[in-house]
Amino acid sequence: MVEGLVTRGWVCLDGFLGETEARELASESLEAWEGGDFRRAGVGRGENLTVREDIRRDHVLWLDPENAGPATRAYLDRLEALRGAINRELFLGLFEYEGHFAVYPPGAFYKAHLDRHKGTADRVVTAILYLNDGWLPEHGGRLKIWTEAGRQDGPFEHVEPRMGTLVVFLAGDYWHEVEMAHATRMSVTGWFRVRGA
Ligand SMILES: O=C(O)CCC(=O)C(=O)O
Ligand SMILES: [Fe+2]
Repeated sequence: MVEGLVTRGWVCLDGFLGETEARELASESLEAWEGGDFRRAGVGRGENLTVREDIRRDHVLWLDPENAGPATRAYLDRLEALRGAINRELFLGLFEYEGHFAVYPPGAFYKAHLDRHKGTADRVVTAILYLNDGWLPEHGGRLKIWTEAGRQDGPFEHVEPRMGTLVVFLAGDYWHEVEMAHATRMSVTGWFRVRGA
């Protein structure tokens, strides 16, 4: 995985989480979703955070390590190991992870973007884990990622949001979008950050 990041800048790994672990994490997300804990996702941050239905229509719930269920905690532990491995190989100095559950109801999408807020560089690596059992091509909701750093044109690949699949890429370099979902699409999206950049 780390080698893929070094050589290509992005990686997709099927089965990063085993079936059981992934299913448990999906249930924790579903329970929170059904309990009404999610909020409409915004664009920008701080005072500039606004809901923009023309850009993204997902709903999110930020992970809170203090109040997380066991499967969420186990996933956070794995990410912590991944953070260490990336730092050892890439000397990136990633110091923390922030992430959220995301739900894309039918009709939701997220237009092409980079994962970096205007004027900031603190989000260095993006990691997205998909939590959808039995996802079919007709459910849409693919991740489209342009595979040349900095380019929002040219070659791209598609990733189906299947249970346990993890995608990792350099947050400021790879343009990506979520194509419209036609079934409820669940994931955990997060970022490894450096301090104060
Ligand atoms: O869920 C995905 O495939 C991508 C989500 C995304 O790009 C984001 O939340 O920034
Ligand atoms: Fe993104």
